[in-house]
Amino acid sequence: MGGDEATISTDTESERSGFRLDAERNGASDRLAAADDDRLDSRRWRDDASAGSNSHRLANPLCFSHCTGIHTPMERPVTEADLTFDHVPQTDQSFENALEKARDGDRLTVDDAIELFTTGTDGEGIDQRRKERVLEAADRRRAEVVGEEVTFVANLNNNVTTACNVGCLFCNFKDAAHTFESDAEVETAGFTKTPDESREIVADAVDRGIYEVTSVSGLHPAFALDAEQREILEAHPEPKEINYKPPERYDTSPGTYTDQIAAMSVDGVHVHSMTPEEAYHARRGTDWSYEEVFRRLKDAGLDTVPGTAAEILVEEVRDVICPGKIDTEEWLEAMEAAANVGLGMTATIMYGHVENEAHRALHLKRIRDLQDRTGNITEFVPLSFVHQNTPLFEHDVVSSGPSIDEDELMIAVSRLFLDNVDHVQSSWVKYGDEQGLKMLSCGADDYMGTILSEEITKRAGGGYGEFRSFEDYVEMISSIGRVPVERSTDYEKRRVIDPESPPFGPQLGPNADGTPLLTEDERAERALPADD
Ligand SMILES: C[S@@+](CC[C@H](N)C(=O)[O-])C[C@H]1O[C@@H](n2cnc3c(N)ncnc32)[C@H](O)[C@@H]1O
Ligand SMILES: Nc1c(NC[C@H](O)[C@H](O)[C@H](O)CO)[nH]c(=O)[nH]c1=O
Ligand SMILES: N[C@@H](Cc1ccc(O)cc1)C(=O)O
Ligand code: SF4
Repeated sequence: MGGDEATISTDTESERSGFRLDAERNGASDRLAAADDDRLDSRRWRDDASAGSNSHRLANPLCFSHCTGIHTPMERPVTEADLTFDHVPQTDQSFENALEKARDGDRLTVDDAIELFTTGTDGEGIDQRRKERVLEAADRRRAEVVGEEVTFVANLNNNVTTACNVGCLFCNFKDAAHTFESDAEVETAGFTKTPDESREIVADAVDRGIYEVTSVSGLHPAFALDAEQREILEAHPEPKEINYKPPERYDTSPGTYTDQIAAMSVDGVHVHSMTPEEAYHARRGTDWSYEEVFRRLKDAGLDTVPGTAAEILVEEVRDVICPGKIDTEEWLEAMEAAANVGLGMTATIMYGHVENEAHRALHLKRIRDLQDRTGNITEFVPLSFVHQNTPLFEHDVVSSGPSIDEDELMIAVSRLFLDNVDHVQSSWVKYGDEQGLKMLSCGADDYMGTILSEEITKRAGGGYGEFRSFEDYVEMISSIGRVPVERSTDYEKRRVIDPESPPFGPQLGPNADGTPLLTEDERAERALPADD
């Protein structure tokens, strides 16, 4: 970060103080000053009555290209003060003690984790020899817990819509929701699928043999949980305040969440959808509990919940990178509710932006506590921040994502700290094949899924593609001397694959018959009439 002040806009001093007033009105300055991580107050921008109009954005030079049309108190320069955190990586523990505890399988404290993440707070930077010892301990633990199998799932990503006004500063998946409106002056760069369109895409992938569809989306203002929530939203006196606009305002309506889930439940395929943030959207304007929301979604066909939207579960970091998002308490409340109604779930961390090692350690503690309470988390997925096209990078708040050392230590410390979560995922979308494989010897044992399409990382500037075939998986996993295993989403069904017996295709999905998954190009080629 250069200079005294990293800005996310190029404004004048007077405009800045105008925004400070705005921020003060919303209580943001107090919140920024406080490091009270257990605060229940969430959704800071919902009660900003001036928010949400196009004229507001056009009149305001702070509104850069990512402007969502609804302003958060933090849409003002990010100052050095915002990045001066109360939680810092300092401990009374020593690296050697922490490593010994990890090797012995003792439950680690937050301070232990900080020592491991930093390879010792007694020195600057990463000590390569110490790092290798942490990775080795994690690899050994992985072998004890899950053995030599490397799992992966035959799945499809189907994102329903990119329309979103939450304004997370690490995200370039979103497109400002007003650009989707029928009378918008600009053509939207995003997409919205109707339930019928989702069904068609999923049906095609189910025929190809997938086991699971993962579906995460922007918070489209016209999205409602079901007809009953739609009625409540329609009757609201100030729909803008609760981020609702009727479907008629848009060229394409996403319909309701329950219709989308039901449409995607083709032939009993596993539906992995509805992050805590989306669940928040699905209950806005009502007094329904998260249990009620997840019960309705489960009845519609939801099987498990992706634990994204976690980012970093510490308020002083969320205040900088996603002030419009639900807070830590609410994220935990939604996850517990999903578990209470019997839904399995994953958990994530998105790291390598403004946070430090103390925040990463606190985040792991919150996940481990949640798992102690629920036991429903099947895997932990570290998501390495992809920085290139994001507001955080474009406005000089960060200069890059995490280093490879940080990536490796993230996987390793997750394995060592989360003694109650069996599986740690290495994401080839985030790390690429070579580093993704390396992670399988740093504590990870799951290698994600085939996904067939990818929008979140690609739009953020990632370049590792959108698809891996079973052939790719078998070749990669065998090359490091491990055992390739096709899994179900909950890891209950497993099929060990013999690398000597090609062809390799999915066999666990409802319509899977072992036929290899092909790339789009290969499929297009086969669909063409054969040349004589
Ligand atoms: C794009 S959102 C979609 C679902 C929903 N809107 C939500 O926020 O939960 C899903 C997750 O993608 C991850 N993500 C978004 N942008 C990213 C980036 N630039 N690098 C890494 N992960 C990112 C975040 O962890 C986020 O919670
Ligand atoms: N879908 C993405 C994942 N991971 C999800 C897994 O593929 C799978 O859905 C989960 O293991 C449940 O079975 N990770 C990414 O980094 N990016 C994705 O798009
Ligand atoms: N969609 C998230 C990743 C994700 C989705 C579902 C999961 O269960 C886990 C991770 C991303 O691309 O960053
Ligand atoms: S991370 Fe999710 S909630 Fe935040 S802006 Fe992106 S799509 Fe919207």
